[in-house]
Amino acid sequence: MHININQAELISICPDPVIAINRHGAISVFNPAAENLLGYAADQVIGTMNIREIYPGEDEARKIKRLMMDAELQGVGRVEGYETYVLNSKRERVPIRLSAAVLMKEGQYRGSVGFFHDMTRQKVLETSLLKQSITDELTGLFNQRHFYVQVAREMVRTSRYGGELSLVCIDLDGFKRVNDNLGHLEGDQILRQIGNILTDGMRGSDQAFRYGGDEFMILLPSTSLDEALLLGNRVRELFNSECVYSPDSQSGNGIVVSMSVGVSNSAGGDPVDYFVKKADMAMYNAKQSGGDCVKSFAG
Ligand SMILES: Nc1nc2c(ncn2[C@@H]2O[C@H](COP(=O)(O)OP(=O)(O)OP(=O)(O)O)[C@@H](O)[C@H]2O)c(=O)[nH]1
Repeated sequence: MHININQAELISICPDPVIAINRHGAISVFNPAAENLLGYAADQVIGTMNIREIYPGEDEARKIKRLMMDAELQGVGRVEGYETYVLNSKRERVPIRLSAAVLMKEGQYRGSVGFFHDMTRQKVLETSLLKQSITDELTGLFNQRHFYVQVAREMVRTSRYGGELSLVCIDLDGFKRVNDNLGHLEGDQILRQIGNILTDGMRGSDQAFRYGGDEFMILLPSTSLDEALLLGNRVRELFNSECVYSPDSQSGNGIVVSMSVGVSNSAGGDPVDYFVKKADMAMYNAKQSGGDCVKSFAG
């Protein structure tokens, strides 16, 4: 079937933004989808604006041209699926995926034409999926997977730049009885409450994680063992003042939940597992001492 449509119409109805430039970078084609993406009218940009003004910097515009042209970079006169940003008329960054081809005439470079696929929705989705993959759904804290990534990162940072890294390990005492006697929903409510306590009581650089079940970790960069002990104790006291089943409250139904807290410390360079194990052993020591207390790892 032959469709009778000219090139200008084709470009005009193309749902992807199409921008063509001459060999100096001056914009010569700017279709309606490009107007939507960037917030300029075609007659504001055609012949007056240079493509460099749309990219976040001159370097980026140059890089894209090099990718298309440079044989050493496998440039074959086009670039496909290149992810970058453009700046709209409000100078906001808009994520795009660019496919572009050079325009040659009689062996001479005459400019290029690019399809600027809007990636805003995908980026929002990616960010939300990434957040989901590192977040514990019930408490809103980071999860165990993210914990190990962050401990390794902070361990390297500490050994490189100096200072101390501390870790607070928290395990609930008597939590099973809540589930067994009052049901899982009540148990969940306590875990959520701990999520709030750990989120509200932290410095910007501190990070709280739900390690699993009723166990939590707080990673404290640039923090001494004594400071970490103080923080662990503050969290324990906050829990006791807020939780209706804590030793300090009078719930009257005989169910008591408290926190066993262990603290460890490192100057960086330790194996991650050893650092975590030290905090875990200190927590176990707190539990063996009757719970509702804070201990540090001696050694
Ligand atoms: N409600 C609820 N309970 C959970 C969740 N994850 C784990 N648990 C429960 O947490 C409890 C953990 O058991 P234990 O470690 O024996 O808890 P505990 O009674 O505090 O005992 P100790 O740690 O020895 O002091 C079990 O009852 C699990 O079912 C959760 O997401 N929600």
